[in-house]
Amino acid sequence: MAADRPRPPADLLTGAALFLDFDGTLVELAESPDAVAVDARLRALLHRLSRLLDGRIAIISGRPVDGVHALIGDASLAVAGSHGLEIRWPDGRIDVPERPEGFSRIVTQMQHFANSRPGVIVEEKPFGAALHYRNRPEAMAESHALAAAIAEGDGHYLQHGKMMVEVRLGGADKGSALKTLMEAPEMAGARPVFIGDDVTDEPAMAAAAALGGAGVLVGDARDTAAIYRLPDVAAALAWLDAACPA
Ligand SMILES: O=P(O)(O)OC[C@H]1O[C@H](O[C@H]2O[C@H](CO)[C@@H](O)[C@H](O)[C@H]2O)[C@H](O)[C@@H](O)[C@@H]1O
Repeated sequence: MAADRPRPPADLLTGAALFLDFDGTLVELAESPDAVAVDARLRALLHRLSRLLDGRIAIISGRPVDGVHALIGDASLAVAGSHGLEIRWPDGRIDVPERPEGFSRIVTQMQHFANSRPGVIVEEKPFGAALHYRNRPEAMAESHALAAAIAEGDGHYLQHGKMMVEVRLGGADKGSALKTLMEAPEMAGARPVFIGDDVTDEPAMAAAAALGGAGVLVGDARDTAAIYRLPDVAAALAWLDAACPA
């Protein structure tokens, strides 16, 4: 059984640069990628956190940068998107890799698979394509097999997630994204704190700890590089809220 982690202390954000996962950390998981909701309270919380931390805040997500900006309704926030492949820096610069040829064909292959399995959703992303089987869990094994075959055949990275599997461009992860964003002048001298729920967040938990900061796991106890734990999205939002009361 995995050792549990304590609650993060109330002053963890003092002198910190804050890195936040999105799905399953700031918003509850929903039945499909388009079904998540960002309410006014969360938008206000992100603004208050940004003020508290003098702009030392970024979201690190598996979603693309544009998608995160559209959901939070603020295109000025620093975001590492597509699992760290895209970086939108605090000063507004954007680094994106070249989109390799062939992803449209992967989407077509996945869509063909999904067409005969109602409930399975294909999510097209700038540097990848994902199969979501949350609404058809019995399609898990076949979805993984298809994604693994495509990733191996095309030399791409196989990304696991919650009730989804993705074929994407490799070369970055959330840990490399955190380290890259810590090089921004705005983050100089700060201690990174990363908060996230998924196994895809583990490289960022480890990177935060390696740079003298800490990871906070959201969810049930498990093997993790996080130093602290909060039980769910509601607890994560309440803890962040308490760190910067309105
Ligand atoms: O790194 P994150 O910000 O946590 O993003 C991870 C993936 O989140 C989305 O998928 C997940 O959330 C969906 C909506 O709640 C849910 O339906 C799905 O089962 C989850 O896997 C998003 O669609 C992906 O692109 C992200 O990679």
